[in-house]
Amino acid sequence: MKFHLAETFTTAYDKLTGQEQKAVKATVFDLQLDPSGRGLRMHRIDNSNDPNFWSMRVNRDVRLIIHKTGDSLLVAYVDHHDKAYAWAERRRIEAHPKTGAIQIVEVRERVEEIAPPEQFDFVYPAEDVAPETPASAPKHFAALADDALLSVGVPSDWLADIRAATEDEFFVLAEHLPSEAAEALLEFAATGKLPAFAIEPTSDPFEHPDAQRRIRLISDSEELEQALAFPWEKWGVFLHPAQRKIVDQDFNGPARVAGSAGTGKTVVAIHRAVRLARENPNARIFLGSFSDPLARSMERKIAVLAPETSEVTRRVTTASFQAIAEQLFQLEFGARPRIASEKVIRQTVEAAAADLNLSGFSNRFFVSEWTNVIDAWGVGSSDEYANIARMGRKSRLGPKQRELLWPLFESVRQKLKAAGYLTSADVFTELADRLTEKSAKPFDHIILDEAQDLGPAELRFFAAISSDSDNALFFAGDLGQRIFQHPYSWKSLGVDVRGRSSTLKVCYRTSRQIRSAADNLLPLHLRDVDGVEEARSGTVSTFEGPFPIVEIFASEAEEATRVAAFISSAITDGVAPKEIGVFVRTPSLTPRARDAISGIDESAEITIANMHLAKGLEFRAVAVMACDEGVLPLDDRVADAADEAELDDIYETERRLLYVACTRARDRLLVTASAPGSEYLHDLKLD
Ligand SMILES: Nc1ncnc2c1ncn2[C@@H]1O[C@H](COP(=O)(O)OP(=O)(O)OP(=O)(O)O)[C@@H](O)[C@H]1O
Repeated sequence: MKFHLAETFTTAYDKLTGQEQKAVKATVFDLQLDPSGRGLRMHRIDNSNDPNFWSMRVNRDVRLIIHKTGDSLLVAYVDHHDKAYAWAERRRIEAHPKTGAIQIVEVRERVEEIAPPEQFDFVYPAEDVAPETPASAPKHFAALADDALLSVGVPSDWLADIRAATEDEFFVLAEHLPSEAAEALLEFAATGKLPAFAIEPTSDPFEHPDAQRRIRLISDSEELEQALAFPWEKWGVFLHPAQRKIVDQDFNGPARVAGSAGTGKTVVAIHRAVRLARENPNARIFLGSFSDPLARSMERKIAVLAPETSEVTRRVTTASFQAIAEQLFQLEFGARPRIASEKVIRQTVEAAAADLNLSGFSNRFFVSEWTNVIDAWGVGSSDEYANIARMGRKSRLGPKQRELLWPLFESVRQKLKAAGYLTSADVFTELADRLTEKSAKPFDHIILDEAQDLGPAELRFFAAISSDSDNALFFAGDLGQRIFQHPYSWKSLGVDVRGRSSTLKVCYRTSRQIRSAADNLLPLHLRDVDGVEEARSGTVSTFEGPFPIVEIFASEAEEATRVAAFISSAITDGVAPKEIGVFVRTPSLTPRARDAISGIDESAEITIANMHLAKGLEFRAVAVMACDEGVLPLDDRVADAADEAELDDIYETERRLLYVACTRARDRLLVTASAPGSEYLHDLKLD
C-alpha cells in the first residue's frame, strides 16, 4: 500500500505542542510500518460526504485524519478531536475531473460562512490605506466558461462562486481553492489571460505535478523522518510544478532560473544540488552564493533536504563565490591571495595618475574605468584595451585616448603587484587561466545563486572550472535585484543560457499587497544584454496581508516615533523581535535606525542592516527607513558617475536596492523618510 503525506497534515502538525507532536509522530511511524492500520484504532467519519475519511486515535484528545482508497493511504490532517472531525466533514479528496490531479477540496459553503468578518479585519486593518471598493465592483471572472475554469483546476462546485465574486470576495475565496486554481485566477486578474497549462493528466492522480505540491509519496522511514523534522519548511517536501520541473530537468548547456523576489529560486537551486548528488553517488557539486552568510544559509537548507549523516551533504560544497576561489587559489598556487581593498585600489590609482600627470580626466573616472573595465575584464595589454567593447559605458574613448590612458593602468597593475596585492577579479582570472587548460575539473555540477551579481571575471572562472557534461552550470538570479554589477554579455564569455532559461511566477515570501507595491519600482520586462527576457508580469503571491505604508515626515524624530510604533504594534500582534528587520541605505544611517528602536524590549534581537546586506533574507515585518532625498539615490554615488551610462545604471541599481529591501518583508512593510523623501517613494505606490 502506498503511504502519502499531505501538506495540510504537516501544517496542522506544526501547530501542535511538542508533547502532542511526539505522540503523533509515533502513530504516523506505526502507520507507515503497517498501513493497514491493524491494531490501531480507526473509525470511519460518518458525517463526511467522502466515505474514505477515517479518524485514528493518537491520545485521549488528538486524532489523525486518514484518507484510504484502493492501494493508497493518505495522512491528511491532525488536530484535537472536534476540530479534526470538523475538518474531515468539510472536505473531500478526489481526482479533479479535468486536470486529473488529486485535490483536497473544501466542500462549498456560502461565502459569508467561510469568510467571517474577522478575516476582513485582518486583511484590511484600519490603520492602512486600502483602496475603496466601488459600489458595483467588477466581477473579473464572470465571462470565464466552465471549461476554462476547470482546465486550471477549479473544483466543479466552486465554479458559480468564482464567476460571481468581486475582486475582494475572490481574495477570500482563493484561500479555499486548491493552489493551482487560485494562482491561475490571480494571474488572470493580473494579465487578463489564464496560464496555458501544459501538464498532461497522469495515470496515477497522485503523480500529477499539481498533486505533488500538496501530497507526497513517502517511500521509507527516512523520508518520513525528514518531513516531520521540518514541518514548517514546506519547500522541503512540496514543490510547485514549475519548480519541480526545473529541479528535474537535464540541460545540455548552461541554464538559468529567474523570477522576482521570493519566488523560490534559492529553493530550486538547493533541490537541484541534492537531486544531482543523489542521482550520481560520485558527483561533486558546488553550490555557491554571493556572500558567506547566504552560503551558510543554503548549507543549513541542504541539511533539511538531506539529513546530515547522508552522503549527499558531504558531496555538496557550499561557499561564497569569493571563498571557493580563494580556496582553489591556495590549492593551485600554494598561497592564499592577498586581496587589495577598495581603499588600496583608489589610493593606487590616484598615485599612478599623479605620477603621470594626465589632464582632462577626473580621478573618479580613472577609478571607475579601472574597476569596471580594466580589472573587471582582466585587460592586460594596450592592444586588448584598444579593442575591448567597454560594455555598459557610453562615454566613448577613441584609440588615441586609450593609448594615452593605458600607461596609467599598466602602472596601477605594477604598483599593486609590487606591493604583493591581487584584486578580487585577478584571483578569478588567474584561476580561470590555469584551470581552463586542465581536463580534470574540481566539480561536476556548479549551481550558483544570486547570479545577477556575478562579475565577468567570476563568470569566466566558473565557466572555466565547469565540466563538459550535462548539467554542468546552473544559475539562479533576478535581474531586478542586480545591485553590484554593470550589465554585460554572458554569451561573450561562452555562457549562453538562451533557450535554457525559465521564470518562476509564484511568490511564496511576500504578501500580494507588498509584492505589487514593490513591483511598481521595476519595469514589467527586464532583458539581459544577450536578449534573454525575464517577464515579471503575472507573478502571484500565495497569501494576503496589510497594505504597505509609505510615509514622509517633517523631521527625523517624527519618523523614528512612527518606526517605533510600527515595530511595537507588530510585536503586540505576536511577531517576534527576531522576525523584524530595519534597513537603511548606508552604514552611516544605522544610528537613525538604532535610535528608533531603542525603547523597544528585546531590541537587540531586531536586525538592523544596510540595504546591500538585505539580499536573500526574509522577515515578517520590515521597516525601510531614512529613504530621504540624497540618500536614495545616494548623492555620493551620483557624483561618482564617470559618464551618463554609469549615471543611468546608478539610478537603476539604487532603485533595485529599495526593491530588494522592501521584498524582504513577508506580512508588514513600512517605508519612511524625513522630508524631502526619495523620488522612488512615488513609484512605490499602491495599485
Ligand atoms: N514550494 C514552496 N512551498 C512553500 N514555500 C516555498 C516554496 N518555494 C519557496 N518557498 C519559500 O519562499 C521563500 C522565498 O524562497 P527563496 O528564498 O528560494 O526565493 P528567491 O526567489 O531565491 O528569493 P530572492 O530572490 O528574494 O532571494 C522562502 O521562505 C521559501 O521557504
